[in-house]
Amino acid sequence: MSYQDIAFDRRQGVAEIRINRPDKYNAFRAQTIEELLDAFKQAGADRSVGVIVLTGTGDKAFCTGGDQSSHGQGGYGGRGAIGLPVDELQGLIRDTPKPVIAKVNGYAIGGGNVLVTVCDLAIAAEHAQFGQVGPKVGSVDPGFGTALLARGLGEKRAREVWFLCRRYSAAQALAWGWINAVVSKEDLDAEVQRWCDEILGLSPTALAIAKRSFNIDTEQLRAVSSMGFEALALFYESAESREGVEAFLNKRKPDFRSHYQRRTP
Ligand SMILES: CC(C)(COP(=O)(O)OP(=O)(O)OC[C@H]1O[C@@H](n2cnc3c(N)ncnc32)[C@H](O)[C@@H]1OP(=O)(O)O)[C@@H](O)C(=O)NCCC(=O)NCCSC(=O)c1cc(O)c2ccccc2c1O
Repeated sequence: MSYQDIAFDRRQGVAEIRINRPDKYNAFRAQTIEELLDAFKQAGADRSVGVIVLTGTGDKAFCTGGDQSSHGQGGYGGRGAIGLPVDELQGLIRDTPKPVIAKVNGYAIGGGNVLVTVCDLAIAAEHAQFGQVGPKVGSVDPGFGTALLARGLGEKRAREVWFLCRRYSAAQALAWGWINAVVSKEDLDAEVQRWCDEILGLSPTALAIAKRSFNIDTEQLRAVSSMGFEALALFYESAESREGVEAFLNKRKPDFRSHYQRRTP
């Protein structure tokens, strides 16, 4: 597969997969997810690769989630319940029998932060910012994005992240156990390489077993996610959800309440 939206590089045991859409703050569209799936499958199957690094091009953004300019009526136009098989990607990152490190070089927002959440480890530059924006733009990641975040941060903090849609600094994310380390922007590549080198000196089989063992405890979230995506497909057809997308694209404040049509809860 030739790539338009990502870059994929394998060197001395490390596969680096980079979302390459800096003009969109590395937001993903359906094509991006297909390419990420292809690259993760290759990196996972390549015996010469011992660790995978996921990052974004430039120093503005790691990834800002779904590309709102490709979010049409009812979804994102690709495969799967919402036209964006991001649930497959999240599952693949977990299934890949090698440590996956998120190298967070800027904003990790929305689905970008969900990718950080499903990666095994996360190392951020000092200027990186983290957050979820779903309820601000008429969306939500019902599965790993909510419940797995709560496993890491604790219930109260994860609910704060989702219910207030604030942005959090790298220092705050480190203090909350959201990420593993923070370094200066200049040191980010070298620090990630140091972590990769340490991992490459360890037993790949032991690491694979450890990863699967960690995953077992939260594996039921995959089923929650696939059910949630079906609900989300219906939500995306609503005026309330469309209001979020249109408000973001038109750079205005959304008015969700006047589009809220649910019967009495
Ligand atoms: C990322 C920001 C916090 C940056 O804010 P800042 O004020 O610094 O800059 P701008 O807002 O002016 O943005 C600069 C520039 O980038 C464009 N941009 C940024 N993010 C996106 C995006 N996601 N899609 C398209 N374009 C984007 C922005 O329009 C500007 O372009 P100009 O041409 O005008 O210069 C801030 O941008 C921000 O909060 N962005 C929100 C991003 C967003 O809405 N993300 C999608 C959320 S939903 C989602 O990600 C999602 C992910 C999943 O994994 C799901 C899984 C399952 C179900 C649902 C999912 C889901 O909904």
